[in-house]
Amino acid sequence: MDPGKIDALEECIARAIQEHLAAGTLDWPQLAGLDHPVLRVEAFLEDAGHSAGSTQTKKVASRSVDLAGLMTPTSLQSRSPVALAEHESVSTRQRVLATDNVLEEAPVGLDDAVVQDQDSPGGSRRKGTGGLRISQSQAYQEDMSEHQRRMALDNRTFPKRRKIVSEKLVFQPSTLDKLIIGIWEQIHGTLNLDPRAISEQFQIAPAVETDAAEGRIESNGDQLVITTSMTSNTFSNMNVFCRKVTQASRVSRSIEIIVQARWTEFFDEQVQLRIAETPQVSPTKHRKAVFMEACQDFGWSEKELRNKMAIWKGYKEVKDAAGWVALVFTGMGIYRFCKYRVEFEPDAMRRLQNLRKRLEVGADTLHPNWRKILSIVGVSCRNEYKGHPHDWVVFEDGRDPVSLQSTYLEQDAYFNFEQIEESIIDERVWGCEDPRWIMQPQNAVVRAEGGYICAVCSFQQSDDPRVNACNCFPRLFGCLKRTPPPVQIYRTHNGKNNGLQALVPFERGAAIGEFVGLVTKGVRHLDVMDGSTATANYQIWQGRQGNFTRFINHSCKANSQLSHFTWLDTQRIVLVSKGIEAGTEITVDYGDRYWAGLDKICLCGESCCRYRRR
Ligand SMILES: C[S@@+](CC[C@H](N)C(=O)[O-])C[C@H]1O[C@@H](n2cnc3c(N)ncnc32)[C@H](O)[C@@H]1O
Repeated sequence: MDPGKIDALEECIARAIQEHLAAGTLDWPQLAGLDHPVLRVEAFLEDAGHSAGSTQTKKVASRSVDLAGLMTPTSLQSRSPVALAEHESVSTRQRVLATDNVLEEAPVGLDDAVVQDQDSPGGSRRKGTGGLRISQSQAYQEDMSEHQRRMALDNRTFPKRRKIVSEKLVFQPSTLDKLIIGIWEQIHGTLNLDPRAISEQFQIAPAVETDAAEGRIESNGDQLVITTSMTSNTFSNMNVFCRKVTQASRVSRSIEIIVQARWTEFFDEQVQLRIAETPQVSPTKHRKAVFMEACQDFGWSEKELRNKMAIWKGYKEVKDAAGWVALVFTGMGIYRFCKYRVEFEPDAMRRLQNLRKRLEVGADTLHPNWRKILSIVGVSCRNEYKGHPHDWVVFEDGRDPVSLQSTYLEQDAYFNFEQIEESIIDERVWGCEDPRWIMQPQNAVVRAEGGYICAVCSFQQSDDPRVNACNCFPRLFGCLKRTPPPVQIYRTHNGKNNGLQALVPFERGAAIGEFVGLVTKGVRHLDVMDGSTATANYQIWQGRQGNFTRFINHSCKANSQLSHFTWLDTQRIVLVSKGIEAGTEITVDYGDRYWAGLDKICLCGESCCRYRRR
C-alpha cells in the first residue's frame, strides 16, 4: 500500500466519522437510561491485494465519542440527578483537557456539543451544537477537583546528554563517595555469587587448557596463548569464557578482601591471647612476636607486611562500620580509600554505618546467595531481606528498613503493591488493544517486514540486541536485560512520606526507568499519569501495580523529567535524568493540573516553589 494514499484515506475516514456525528444532536431516547454512554468507533482499512493471502489490514482511526455530550436537552431531561451531575462534571472535565490543550485529540463529542450560552440570563442554558473539535472556549469555571492528582508529561525534548556543573559539586567526589558509589554499582551489577557458579568459575579460571568449541587456550611456558579464529561462534565462546574469567576474578577480589579483613581480626585475637597467657610480657613485645611469625609464614619482609596490614586494617574498619556486605561488593576504590586513609574520621564511619542496612537490602534482594561466601571466613548469617529491592523502605539514619506495605497500612489496610517491569493493559477498558499504540509514518514500510524505526534517532529498534540499533535509552530498550536501577525507596524527613533516592549519579539525559503500571482510563481523584496518542487518551495508574517510579515526589525544581518515547510503535513514558547526584532525592514536576485544587501543600522547599500555599 502506498503510505501517502493511506494517510489521505485515513484523514477522509476520520473526517467522515466526525462530520456524521457532528451533523446534529442525537435524539435517541434509549440513551436516557445510561449514565455515561460512550461510543467507540474504530476503522480498519484492508487492502486485499492481487493474490490471496496478501491481505493487509491497517487501523486508520480510533475514536471514543462521548454520547452524553451529543444528547439533546429532551433526552437529558429524563435522566436522574446523579446522571446529570455526572454529565456536568464530565463536560467540565473535558473542557479542562481542551483548554489545557494537553490532548492533541480529546475524546470527541462533548466540548462543542454543550456550550454555554453567554446571552441567556445566568449563562447556564445549554444548546446542542454538535461538532467534535476541541473547544477553545474558557467560559466555564473549572472544577479543579475533577482533574487534580493527574500528572502530566513534560513534552519538552529530552534533557540533552551533557554533564551539568552542579551547584553542590564544586569539589570532585571524595574518595568515600567513590567507595560508596562503587559498592552500589557492584550490588546492581552482574556479580554472580551463586556457589555453583563460583565453583564453575574457579574451575575454568585456573584451567590452563580450555577447549572452547573452536578456540583453544593453552599454556606455553608461563604464558597463556589463546588460539582462536574470530568466527561468530568462536567469538561467542570467547565472550562466555571472558565473562567467566572476569567474574571469577571479581569474586576472588571479594574473597581476597574479606579474608584479609578477617586475618586482621585473627592477628588482633592472637595478640590478645598471648597477652592473656603471659601478661608479664609487654603487649608491644607480643605484638611484635605475632607480627614476625606472620612475616615468616607469608614469606614477606616486615615492610611489605606492615604496608599490607595497614590497608587490611582499613578493610576491617570498613567492615565494622558498613558490614561484610561493603567488602563483598566493594569496587576498586576500597584500596585507595584504605591506603591513603584521608577520610577515616568518625563522620565517614558514621555515614558507612548508616548505609549498612541499606546495602544489605540491595545485596539480599539482588544477590540472595551473597552471604554464603562469608562461610569462607567462618561467618554464617541468613538473609534478612526478601523479595524485590523496592519492597523495602530504607532510612537515611541507619534504622532498620521496613516493608513497603507497612508504611501504607495506616492509610490503607489492604495496601499491597506488585512490582512489575512492563505496563499491564486494563482489559476491561481496552480489550486486547494497547491504547499506547502509535502509527508512525516512518514505519509504514518497514513494519511489513517486522521492523520499527526510532522517531528520535532513525535507527532500527528491536528487542533483539543483535538487530537493535537504537541507542536512545540502552538501559531500558533494545540492549540490556532490564534490572532494577540503583535507586531506593526511602523515608523522607520532611513530611512527604516515602520518596526515591539515587544511589549513584545519573548523568543528564540518562534514562532511570520506565513509568509502568496499569494502563487504564477514567480514574478520578487518585494519582495517575495522563498519556495520549493521536487516537487515544489513557492513564497509567500505579495504585496496586507498578515500579519505583510510583514513589517519586514532586519538586518545583525537579532533577528528572517524565517524557514520551516510542518503542516498537508503542508509546512509553520514560523517567529521564536532568543530572542527578548520588544520594539525592529523585524528583519530577507533577505539573499544574496535579496540584490544582488539591488539599495539600508542596513541601519541595525550593525558593521557586509554586504550590506552597493552597
Ligand atoms: C506519587 S506519590 C509519591 C510518593 C509518596 N510520597 C508516597 O509516600 O507514597 C504523590 C504523593 O506524594 C506526596 N508528595 C509528593 N511530592 C510532594 C511535595 N513536593 N510536597 C508534599 N507532598 C508531596 C503527596 O502526598 C502526593 O499526593
